Amino acid sequence: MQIEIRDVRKDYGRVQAVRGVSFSVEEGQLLVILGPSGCGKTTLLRLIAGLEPVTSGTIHIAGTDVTHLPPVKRNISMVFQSYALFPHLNVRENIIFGLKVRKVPADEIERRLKRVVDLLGLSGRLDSKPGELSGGMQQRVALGRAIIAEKPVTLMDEPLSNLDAKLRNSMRREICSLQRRLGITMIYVTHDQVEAMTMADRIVLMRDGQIVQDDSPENFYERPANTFVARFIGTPPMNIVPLCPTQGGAALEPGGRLLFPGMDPDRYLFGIRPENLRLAESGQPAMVTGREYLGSDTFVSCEIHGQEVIVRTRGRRNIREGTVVHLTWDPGDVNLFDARTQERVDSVVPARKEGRENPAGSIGG
Ligand SMILES: Nc1ncnc2c1ncn2[C@@H]1O[C@H](COP(=O)(O)OP(=O)(O)OP(=O)(O)O)[C@@H](O)[C@H]1O
Repeated sequence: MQIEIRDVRKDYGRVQAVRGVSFSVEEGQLLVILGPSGCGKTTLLRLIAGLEPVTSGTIHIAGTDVTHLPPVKRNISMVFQSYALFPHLNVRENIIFGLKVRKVPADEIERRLKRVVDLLGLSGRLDSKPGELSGGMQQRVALGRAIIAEKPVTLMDEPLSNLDAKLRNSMRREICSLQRRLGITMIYVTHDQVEAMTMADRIVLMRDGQIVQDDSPENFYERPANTFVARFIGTPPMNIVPLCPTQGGAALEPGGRLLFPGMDPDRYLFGIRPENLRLAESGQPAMVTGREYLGSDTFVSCEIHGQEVIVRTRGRRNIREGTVVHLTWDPGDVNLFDARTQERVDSVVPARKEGRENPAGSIGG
């Protein structure tokens, strides 16, 4: 195990920024810490880096207890959102700055510099000052400075958030491929779920200073731990509707009851991803309330007894508002949540069965 965080807490006066967090990262793994603004991601990364002291808990890196060691003794490199380049130094000087401070021999510095410059495509720009470079180039210099340190662990805090969408995509791929090629153990902080889903071997999702789920991207998407995760991951998010709303008189019950016999419908919320709902000849009736055409897909909004659900269909769909359609789904794609605790309930969800249609086809009918 390369990094092990055990019951780490951080209080700033009365603010509990990190409230008892434990997780570990294997060697060569890319772990993404994801969560909304203010959930404690940056604080946690700064604790791991040694830029802030922990209130309690322990941090081990490569088997050594580093909890009370200063940053330089933790054997890590870091990349920040701001790049933190020296404006008066050129690209070459920025990249090798740390090595010079550490008095690495000149021929060793040249050897490493050549490798990093080749990796990142920075040759030809070595004499430029940061101010003369585009955002993407500056980010590469910041990456270069982290890579040249040849530390086994790299920490990154929202390193792509200053870049435009296109550049962000290509830099994201570049970071992943470098991380894999060099076998770096990486912790990457972001609030962007797409970044997390596409880059991570594993995601730790935080909320209010605590871990909500620690899992593979696949499980985050298919088996979210609770409704918060289900709504945080996926665009548009998972449809979550009462299985049998009592007040409004609506009832999503036949699908639910047939799929999960014997359960109390008031206690559960029914969750399904937009792409797992299908428009069919028969099934759950729903009224079309709107449509969003994106080229490759159309998101069709429907209403079932006052509850909105979104159906993702391929290509263009010209369905008018007010049309009554029928929806079907595979039972294995359904997630059920406890209506009170909002946690996903496992025991009543049947095993995923490929190709089996919802036999009910008449929710609330
Ligand atoms: N130096 C500090 N002094 C006091 N409170 C702080 C300090 N740093 C962070 N906090 C508080 O700790 C909580 C977590 O902040 P943190 O910056 O770690 O969240 P975050 O998830 O990284 O958010 P963002 O994505 O907006 O940066 C917030 O309530 C924040 O106000």
